[in-house]
Amino acid sequence: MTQDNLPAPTADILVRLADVLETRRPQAGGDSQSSYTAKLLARGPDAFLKKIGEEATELVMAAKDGVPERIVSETADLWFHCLVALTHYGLRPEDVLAELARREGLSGLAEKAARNHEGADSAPDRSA
Ligand SMILES: N=c1c2ncn([C@@H]3O[C@H](COP(=O)(O)OP(=O)(O)OP(=O)(O)O)[C@@H](O)[C@H]3O)c2ncn1[C@@H]1O[C@H](COP(=O)(O)O)[C@@H](O)[C@H]1O
Repeated sequence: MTQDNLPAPTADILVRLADVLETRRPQAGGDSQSSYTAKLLARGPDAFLKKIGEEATELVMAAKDGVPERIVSETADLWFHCLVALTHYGLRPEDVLAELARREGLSGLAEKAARNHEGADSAPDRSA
């Protein structure tokens, strides 16, 4: 429960938000006059990819300052703009959640070691 005694939001919010963002696509008739998302999508990848870079930088600065409310706010901005990018490319938050689920329980260190081992197996023999 949250402070207001409401149920804590879950990943469902990502799915609902993505449904809204799909309606903002130019092909869906998104209106740049009334919707920030529609304006961003109409401007194309350079616009929303630039925003992702900016929001990531702002998150880094917030984290460096260590202010929890700003870290949460900047992370929300970053997630939102990533969802805009996913929408443009015809992808869904469910795709990302499935990838995270696929990785669940797989140690990042073990995965990296396996990756490096595969690379060593296929690398040309330079010992001669
Ligand atoms: N979650 C968000 C959300 N998070 C951030 N933003 C907007 O992202 C923008 C970028 O943030 P910045 O801090 O960089 O602000 P800025 O300097 O004014 O931005 P720029 O002019 O540089 O682009 C701001 O205008 C925020 O309002 C969002 N805009 C919309 N949503 C969600 O998307 C839904 C659809 O929004 P519209 O498409 O605008 O109707 C909304 O109902 C919300 O649920």
